[in-house]
Amino acid sequence: MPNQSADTLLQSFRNKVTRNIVWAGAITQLLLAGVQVWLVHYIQAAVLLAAAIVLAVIAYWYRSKRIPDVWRVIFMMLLTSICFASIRTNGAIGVYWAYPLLVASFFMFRDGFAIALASVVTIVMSAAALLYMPVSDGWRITASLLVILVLGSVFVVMLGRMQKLLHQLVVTDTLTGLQNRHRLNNVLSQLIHNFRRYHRPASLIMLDLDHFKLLNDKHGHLFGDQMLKQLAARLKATLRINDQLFRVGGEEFLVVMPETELEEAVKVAEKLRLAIANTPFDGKDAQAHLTISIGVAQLRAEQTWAEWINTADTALLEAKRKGRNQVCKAESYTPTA
Ligand SMILES: Nc1nc2c(ncn2[C@@H]2O[C@H](COP(=O)(O)OP(=O)(O)OP(=O)(O)O)[C@@H](O)[C@H]2O)c(=O)[nH]1
Repeated sequence: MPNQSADTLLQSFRNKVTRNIVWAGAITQLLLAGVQVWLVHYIQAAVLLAAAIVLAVIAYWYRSKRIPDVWRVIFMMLLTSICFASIRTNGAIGVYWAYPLLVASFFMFRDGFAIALASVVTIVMSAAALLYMPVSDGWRITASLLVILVLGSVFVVMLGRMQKLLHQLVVTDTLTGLQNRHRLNNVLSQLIHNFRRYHRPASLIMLDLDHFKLLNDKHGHLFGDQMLKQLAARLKATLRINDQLFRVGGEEFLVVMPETELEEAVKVAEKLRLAIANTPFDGKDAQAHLTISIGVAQLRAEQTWAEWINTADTALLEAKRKGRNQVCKAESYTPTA
């Protein structure tokens, strides 16, 4: 199971981009300090050297930590101010830095916030160009900055939509439309956190179709698929809104139940069992009587999510062993190791 969601990956990408920009800033300051030494401007050289050291320390400090948003905004505003000052002093030479700065804000921040910050950078840079450069140049620079702002904003919006879509595809089972096991890790970890911190109970229901192979062999795989879809819909319709249903294997499903003690979870499991066993399923060309076997486990102290799933799985095997179409509960905690 992947531990990192698409969101975390993008966040760590932004972090890396920011850190590399800080490194680039440190190296640039160092080079400029060298130029000042060559020009025999020792005070300016010392100031630039100090700035290079500060930036290098920040980049090193955050080599493994996430740079807080507020620091990234401050850093961006600092660069914008330096760029503004550079345009004021050096004219066109300072403008060259406005473009990478604008592009960087799209990489360093997300969605609307990136667009808002890029807009601020555009306004400040345009103001500098209009104030301190010939008017015709100032307008041209403003127009080109606006083009980059629009293109960058479109890029950020499309990236955000693509990210959502990809995330949806990764966590969704295409046949049933249920969540798959990729999101399970996060959901269970959260419940374990709530249990350890606030003593909130939680239970798992692990269920598996009985003799599904026989059904596939008799009616074909497509019929089996129809059954899985209908089964998922019926399970979902029977569950409460707070319970989350996952398809974790071919014909294996898992219900995650926050705020639920074992006995209450067993009642829900029994309700699910009856909902499946009592009403036949209608396929395209035939009807099928399905049954499910169920294992139920409440989260116990010090269990990891893998151990918790394992106890539910053991109870499910017990239900299969006892003859199927029944609910078994995990009475005691059995560690995996
Ligand atoms: N149609 C269909 N069948 C699937 C899918 N995923 C797994 N299966 C089938 O599910 C069957 C599972 O077989 P077994 O593990 O032997 O389990 P079973 O026949 O249900 O027997 P018990 O679990 O012991 O009651 C296999 O035939 C798989 O091919 C799927 O997405 N669609």
